[in-house]
Amino acid sequence: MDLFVIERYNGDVSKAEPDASASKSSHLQRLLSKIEEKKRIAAQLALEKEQEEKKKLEKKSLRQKVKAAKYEAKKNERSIKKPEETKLKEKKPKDKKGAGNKLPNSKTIGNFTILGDDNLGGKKSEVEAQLPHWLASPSTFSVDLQNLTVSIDDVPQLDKDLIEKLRSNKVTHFFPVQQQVIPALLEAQGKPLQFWPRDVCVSAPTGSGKTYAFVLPIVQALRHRFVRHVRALIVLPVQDLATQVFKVFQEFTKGITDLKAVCINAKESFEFEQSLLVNYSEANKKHYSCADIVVTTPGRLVDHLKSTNGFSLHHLKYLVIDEADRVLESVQDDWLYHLENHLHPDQTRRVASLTIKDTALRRPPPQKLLFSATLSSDPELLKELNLFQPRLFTSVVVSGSSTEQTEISSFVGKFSTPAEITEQWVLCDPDTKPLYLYSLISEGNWNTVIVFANTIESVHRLAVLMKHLLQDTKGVAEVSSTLTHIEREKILKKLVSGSVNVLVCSDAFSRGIDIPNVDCVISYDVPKHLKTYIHRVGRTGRAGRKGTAVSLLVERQKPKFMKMLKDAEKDATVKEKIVDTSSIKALEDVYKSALTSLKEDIMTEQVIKVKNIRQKKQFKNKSRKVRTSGSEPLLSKRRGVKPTSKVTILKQKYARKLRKVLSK
Ligand SMILES: Nc1ncnc2c1ncn2[C@@H]1O[C@H](COP(=O)(O)OP(=O)(O)OP(=O)(O)O)[C@@H](O)[C@H]1O
Repeated sequence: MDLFVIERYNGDVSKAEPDASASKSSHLQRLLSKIEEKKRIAAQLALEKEQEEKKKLEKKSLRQKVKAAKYEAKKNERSIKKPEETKLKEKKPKDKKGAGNKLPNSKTIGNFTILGDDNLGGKKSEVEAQLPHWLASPSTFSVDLQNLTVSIDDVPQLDKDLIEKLRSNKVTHFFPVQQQVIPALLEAQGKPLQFWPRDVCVSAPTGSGKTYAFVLPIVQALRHRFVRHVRALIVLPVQDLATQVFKVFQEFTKGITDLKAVCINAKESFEFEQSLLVNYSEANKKHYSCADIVVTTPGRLVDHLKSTNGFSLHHLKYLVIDEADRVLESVQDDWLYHLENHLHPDQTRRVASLTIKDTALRRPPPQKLLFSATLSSDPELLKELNLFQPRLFTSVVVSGSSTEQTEISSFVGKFSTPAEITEQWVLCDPDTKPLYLYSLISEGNWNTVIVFANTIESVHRLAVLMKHLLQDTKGVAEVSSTLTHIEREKILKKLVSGSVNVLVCSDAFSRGIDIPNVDCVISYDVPKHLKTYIHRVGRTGRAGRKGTAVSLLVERQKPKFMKMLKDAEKDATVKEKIVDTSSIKALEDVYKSALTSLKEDIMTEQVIKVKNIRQKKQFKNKSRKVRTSGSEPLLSKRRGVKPTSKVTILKQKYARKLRKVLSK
């Protein structure tokens, strides 16, 4: 418009000649500034438009993210409803006040919005496990073994002779775990075939009577069978536990039922065990089962599944896994895989029938019963067992004040010890630690004490040292896996009878072993895991009796031990026991002389060991020579003298040499 005006008023400019050039330049200035102004406005508009575009894009991507998150949440919700599955869910950050439409954790610098959290090194949000419904909502029972309410006569499903047997074993009332589990198992087996029994997992403290909780219903349910087949299989982690449980089965079957229980744990030869399991009838050309109940260990079970002709588990009604968490950890010969393959050779596994006809044709699968004081709640591990609509019985109760989410996760891994046990810890000086043990044992008013050390070597050294220190007052013995099963049994019998008062052992004996009269358990070496601690401590305070458990620590072990107790929510109940250091100082001379004796003993043992190896080598060489010549037996035959066996000759020679070494 201005430009147009300039051309139209040319004539006026000539009239006012002197100001013409000045007004022209000022006009030009105005024009130029207007142009600048317009440019600035245009640039601002473009910038605003660009920002608007950007915001639109951000909003769009945010909408997409929210949509994706909603979809994920729905997916998680659906999968949580399915049993035996775990999902990990991150805790939602708390909604900050006044956050409005702003994204959580977003930051604005100028016109830019930084999305997400840039604090990579900061505290990570807590992750909580979400358990399947059956694990999250167990049937709980009390741990009180003092005020028992259910008499043995109050369970009508049990036959009179079984009740009489219980009474003869000084059992008058059922413990809480038995009160719950025995009727549940008997009820499940009483249903028609179409109703497959639900599998059962039981987590109850040590010494709370879990063994009777499966022995009694199994014997009751099987005692009226007609044809003998293996109908109950009990798997335990180690030989000694298998023997112990087998003895309980024998107690309740022998003399009062026709049932036959056998123990297959490599204590006897393989051939003998085969004869206990099956019998071959030449007349019928058929194998017959000789056992109704088989108590075994994972490795030995696989051996028989592979090599014993006619050993069949196709009529199995019960599969019990005692100390289940330990047995499941055992990868021994992949026992679970072999067992599953044997039980379901057609790979059908445990899938429920779809039609009535199908149901009638199929035999119900064995009911799986898992027992432990530290039962794994890891659904991944339990899934391997292919459990059928499992049900959990546990004594671990969570306080009612917690939210549903905390309840679900906090029952996991929280193992309890019997209330009758007084738990303590002692801080020791590492140089004189054995003296603390000596002082505890000699001053404590205990008749039977079990001492746990972490390795076989330290078990042996500690046992020898304690023998020297306690020689006049207490009988000391050691057990470890280096001894044979029979030797171990003998020592355990001595402990029960009272001729041995202090037993030093490794963790091979921390689980399941039931010695009723143990007054105190001492962990000379700190247990590495919470589960080990729970099982060690559980060797005392069994069946409602009182007990003491002491853990010896050196300063550097204290934080880890305390954390372990805190994880188990036991930090408030396990108290420090102060040992008088002046009494320890007074014992130092006795300790020094005991240490010298220990050194001598270990040296002698080394010498004997070396001699033993040499003897064995010589024996091998000689027997090779004798086999090739064969003169000695022939000569004696001719003379009519019974030949002395080569083993006897060598034994005599070895005994002579041993006597010489010992006399030195
Ligand atoms: N109802 C009862 N009354 C009295 N004593 C009982 C009763 N039930 C079991 N016992 C005794 O309690 C002791 C411990 O039982 P058991 O060995 O079954 O415990 P557990 O729960 O299996 O322990 P762990 O987890 O250490 O193996 C046994 O000596 C057993 O005879």
